[in-house]
Amino acid sequence: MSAMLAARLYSAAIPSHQLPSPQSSFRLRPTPAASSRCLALRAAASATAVSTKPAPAAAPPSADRTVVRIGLPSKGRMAEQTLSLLKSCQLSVRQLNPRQYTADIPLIPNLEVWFQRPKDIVRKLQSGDLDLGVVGFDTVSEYGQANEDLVVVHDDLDFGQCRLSLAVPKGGAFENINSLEELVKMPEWTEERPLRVVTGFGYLGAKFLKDNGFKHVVLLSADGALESFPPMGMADAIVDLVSSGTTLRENNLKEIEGGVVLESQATLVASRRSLHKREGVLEITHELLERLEAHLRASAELMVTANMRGNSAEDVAQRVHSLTSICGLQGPTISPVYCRRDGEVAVEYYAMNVVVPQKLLYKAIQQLRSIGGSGVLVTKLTYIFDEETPRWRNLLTELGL
Ligand SMILES: Nc1ncnc2c1ncn2[C@@H]1O[C@H](COP(=O)(O)OP(=O)(O)OP(=O)(O)O)[C@@H](O)[C@H]1O
Ligand SMILES: O=P(O)(O)OC[C@H]1O[C@H](OP(=O)(O)OP(=O)(O)O)[C@H](O)[C@@H]1O
Ligand SMILES: [Mg+2]
Repeated sequence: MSAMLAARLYSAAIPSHQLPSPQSSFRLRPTPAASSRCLALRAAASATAVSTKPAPAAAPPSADRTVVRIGLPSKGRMAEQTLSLLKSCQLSVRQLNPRQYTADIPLIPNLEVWFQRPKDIVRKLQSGDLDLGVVGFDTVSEYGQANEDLVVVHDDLDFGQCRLSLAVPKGGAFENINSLEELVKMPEWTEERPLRVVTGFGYLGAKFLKDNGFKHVVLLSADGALESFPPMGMADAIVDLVSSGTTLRENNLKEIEGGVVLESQATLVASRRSLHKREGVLEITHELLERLEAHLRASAELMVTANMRGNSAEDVAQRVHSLTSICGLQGPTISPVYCRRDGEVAVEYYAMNVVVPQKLLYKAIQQLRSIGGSGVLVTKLTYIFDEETPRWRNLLTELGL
């Protein structure tokens, strides 16, 4: 038996629990005993052993630091979109030298920007070297390992959408395997010849396999090009990020029912200790949250202005309220349009402003026309500030404030 296959599934029990999902979970749920990890993780591509030690407990924020620090991805696919999101919120990042790892945001003087690799952002939040960070939920979950100190402040930054998913070859022994249940039950996997799963997500991958009852399985570790492992005969399955699905398809791999480990997108994460203890962190988090929410909300909506024929503003309002695709934030704003008729000022039209979800725009225009709308103008919205953002309220509750 090869050394690689000698790695075994250890049966130390971890009580099953749900993985956090961006939509349902605000806090990263703690793992009861991260150290009793169930699967041995071996480095597949090199001989280096991979440590599966639990994440260290959060260190207290360094007392002598007075400035607040946020970590942003230094490279990779999240870097550019993070900067562009911040710019859309009027929070342009000023980096004097592209080779420097620090920058600032002129609008928030007490905030220092540190460009870091995504996994290091999570590590440095836990060590107390960063207070805030923008990073994918997959990275927070993998490197945060359910550490209580990490608080997901905004779980829906609307970029970096992907899922961590288990995939197997389309053909061969897997031809008729279309679900996780079928994969677990395959008679091919034995103690001598376990299912070999390669991943860059040792923590989440091991937990997923354990929670789903895999017995004869070995988890191998590699950093990139994981999709090449099964065709090369170096692994049977992979657990990796999938977005468009092109890489899987091009390598004759398929996802299976029940095989999604985690849904992910970019998140704003904070250190709980920093929020409680470091001066300025809570205020800066509030401002970031307000600006992000206002921008993200506005980008999903459009302002529609239409001239409506009608006898009165109320008459127009009644007709507008009968439409399903037009609701507005509170309701439409309606004002008379004063035109000149035979030397007299007359009101025949009413101008109506209403905020409409982008995806309902065409339907809204059709409906407006059906109730006497003409001359419809559509404009983009820059920000929508609500009285209070629900996420801020959630954060305060989470912090017991
Ligand atoms: N195909 C994808 N589509 C959308 N988002 C993705 C995709 N792949 C990865 N991501 C998101 O982008 C994040 C960063 O991925 P990227 O490959 O740029 O960096 P990384 O591999 O984590 O960093 P490093 O290469 O320094 O280890 C991932 O953690 C994930 O949240
Ligand atoms: O579903 P798709 O849209 O095809 O995207 C999925 C691919 O994207 C990521 O790889 P990345 O490009 O980061 O390269 P890497 O594997 O070398 O990190 C991920 O690891 C997949 O390989
Ligand atoms: Mg990568």
